[in-house]
Amino acid sequence: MALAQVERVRTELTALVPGLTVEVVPVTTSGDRWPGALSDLGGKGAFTKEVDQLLLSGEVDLAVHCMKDVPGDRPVPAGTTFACYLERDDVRDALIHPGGLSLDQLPPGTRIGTSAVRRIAQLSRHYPHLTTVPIRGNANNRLAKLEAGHADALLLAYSGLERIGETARATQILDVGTMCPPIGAGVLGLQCRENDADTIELVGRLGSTDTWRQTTAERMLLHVLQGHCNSPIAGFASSLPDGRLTLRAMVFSLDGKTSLEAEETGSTSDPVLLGTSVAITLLRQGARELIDESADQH
Ligand SMILES: NCc1[nH]cc(CCC(=O)O)c1CC(=O)O
Repeated sequence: MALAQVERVRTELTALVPGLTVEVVPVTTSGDRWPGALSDLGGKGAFTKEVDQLLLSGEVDLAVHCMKDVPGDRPVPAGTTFACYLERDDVRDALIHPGGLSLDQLPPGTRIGTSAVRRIAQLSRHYPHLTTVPIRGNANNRLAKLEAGHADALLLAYSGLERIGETARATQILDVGTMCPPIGAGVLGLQCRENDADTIELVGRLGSTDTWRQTTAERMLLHVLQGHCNSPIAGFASSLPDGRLTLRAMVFSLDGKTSLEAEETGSTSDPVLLGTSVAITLLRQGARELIDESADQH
């Protein structure tokens, strides 16, 4: 998936500047290597730490990140900045069931492979008769584990399936009412060194203004909520035809029995205010307690 993402950036960059040479430097992060629960890795940034180092040391000039994996509760690493966010891909999750069934059709006890508390909580909320089994690894590995019988079905980001050319495996695309997406779903961010004005200017031209606004609102929400590693927080912003921005967000208990929800619409020009406002509405409803409880249990 990561290599497909980098290829997209290379294609878009060379379309902009014909003849530009782009050298790809693959990096394996601790999040990729670690087979267990991400919360046991002791902190956030499991998919970004090693890449930040290469960027800061000058070994690479540009990093491509899934914004979903970039910690949102603190500023981006000192000395780096996101030059832009690319046009957003699909934000929804997909079900992959080898028998071709949808969630509504799955028999009680069906084991869904996922380690994400956001997915576990929402599945328990809407489909309490289904069970989940932990599964980690990149999307290709998870599909292999499904085939090997580690789970009966999988939940994966549809955009991830698109990037690895496996959309044919999806048996259902879940609407955002059933499975609220994570902050930054389907968004690729281009990270540069803060003092590298030339690269920032060049790659910044690949950015989408709508994605910038949406992602800024979503990440501000996460920042104000101060989630823990893998907190059961979901939310996504969408741009309305009149240009305004809507942000809908949810916080769950791990068992999905308690859920808080807020949705607000704000002016296009102030996504930070919208993210903050929705976060405060959730905090007033008790989001702090839910987030902290989940961290203790996890
Ligand atoms: N944590 C892994 C990860 N990081 C980003 C995506 C999906 C693509 C995206 O939303 O950008 C995935 C896989 C998944 O959740 O199925």
